[in-house]
Amino acid sequence: MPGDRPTTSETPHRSGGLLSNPANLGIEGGRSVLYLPNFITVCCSTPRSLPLTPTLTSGRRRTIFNSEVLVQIQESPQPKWKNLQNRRLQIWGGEMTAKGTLCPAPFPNFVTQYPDLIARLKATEAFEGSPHGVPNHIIMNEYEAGQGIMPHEDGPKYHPVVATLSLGTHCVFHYYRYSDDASSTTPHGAENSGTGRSIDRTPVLSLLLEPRSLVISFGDMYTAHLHGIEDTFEDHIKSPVDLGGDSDSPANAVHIGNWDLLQDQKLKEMITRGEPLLRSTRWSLTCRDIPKVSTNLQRLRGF
Ligand SMILES: O=C(O)CCC(=O)C(=O)O
Ligand SMILES: [Fe+2]
Repeated sequence: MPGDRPTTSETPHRSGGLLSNPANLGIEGGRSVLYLPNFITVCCSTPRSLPLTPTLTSGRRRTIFNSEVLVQIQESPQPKWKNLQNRRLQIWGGEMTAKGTLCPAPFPNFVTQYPDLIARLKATEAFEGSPHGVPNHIIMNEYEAGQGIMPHEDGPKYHPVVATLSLGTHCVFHYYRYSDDASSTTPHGAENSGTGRSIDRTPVLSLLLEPRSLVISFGDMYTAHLHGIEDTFEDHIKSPVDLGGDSDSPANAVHIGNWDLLQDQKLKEMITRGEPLLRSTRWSLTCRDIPKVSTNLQRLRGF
């Protein structure tokens, strides 16, 4: 079972780069997760020709900040999208076969040039122990308000480090543990993972992912935990003043482990005032390294 695999993921190297900044390492509980706010700045991600202010467009397009990546995503033609039941996505860097081999394809220019996302991810040193030293595969998920992703593991076909860039609206990202590895039943307060193992419904860690932030999961948070996003239209976050338990927060208010790292003053003020955070469209770029990559020769031979 994935959670029983030995932890081959090596803690991202922390001697330099972005991860050397102690301010980046302040996730509560010392979990194997790094949260980097403003990984892409509005300034760097906004071509001069585009307005800095949010624009309102029609249809699936929503009020968002303009960035080159978002413009390109929104302009991409229908055939680039895969439609799933509760969201749609694009795959960049090539398709992975059922056996976990990447048939490589070039990344779109806008993720390698403006901004150079791959170089920035390399600079974090999170992928130093990975076979290619950088991600070679990106899944770009699009979530409308009310959409999420069920608790799941990313699995052993990837090198066990995943970096996710959030664009558009915020989201609340939960990490879960299996409730009883030995049990095949689903105890109270747990749900089944679809793999026969039960999941404890109370997250071990929840993070508020701000727009343009990067979250990196590694170590046992990759190999032995699950992650997911609830399919909700609004998120209620506990403000630090609530933490004594003496508050008016709704019962479903979430305690987040990265309050001290948050940079978005507007979001923080809303949370402090006890206001829910309304979701809009969010795009996430989930960046990973697939160790096995097919060569042209293998491809010609059909593997
Ligand atoms: O959208 C996210 O932040 C998570 C996506 C994810 O977990 C995945 O693509 O495996
Ligand atoms: Fe995932």
